[in-house]
Amino acid sequence: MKRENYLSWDEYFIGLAHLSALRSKDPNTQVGACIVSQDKKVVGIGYNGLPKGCDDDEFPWGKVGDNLDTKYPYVVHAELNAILNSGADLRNCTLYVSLFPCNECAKAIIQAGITRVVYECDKNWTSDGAIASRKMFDAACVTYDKLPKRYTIHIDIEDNV
Ligand SMILES: Nc1ccn([C@H]2C[C@H](O)[C@@H](COP(=O)(O)O)O2)c(=O)n1
Ligand SMILES: [Zn+2]
Repeated sequence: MKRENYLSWDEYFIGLAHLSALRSKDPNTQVGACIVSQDKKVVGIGYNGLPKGCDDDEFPWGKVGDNLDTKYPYVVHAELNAILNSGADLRNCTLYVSLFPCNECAKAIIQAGITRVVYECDKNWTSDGAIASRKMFDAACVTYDKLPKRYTIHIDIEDNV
């Protein structure tokens, strides 16, 4: 008889997004994203980080002060990195992301042809950015589904062999 408590596709791909987030150097918020084709193949993955060539130890990671002395003008968001890291045709793909996309990422998601967004955290839900994202997703027929945050994925390699 087959195992019953295996991961669902949604748990599996949001799990990959979380694993990717662990690569982020952002001391406050680590975000991961994973793009999946209609036939359940991973075609892009990313996390929030600095662009290539921008030294993690030289650029700021703070949140306050003069804008140019904070991380905000420099960090590439997880969703955009997942799109840019993919060489595939992203039309009709699903994007799994640990945090609901901002309006800038929403534009890139729509333009890439992604038609479904699955997210876990919506702590920014009432921000102007998230409101704009929803407005654009609705207009562009991109669906967005919140996953219940009830899965703690604990991977103990020795237990799995
Ligand atoms: N959907 C999102 C939202 C935010 N990010 C990144 C951008 C920053 O590195 C960090 C947010 O920083 P905070 O203001 O919470 O300290 O998360 C992203 O990649 N995707
Ligand atoms: Zn964004």
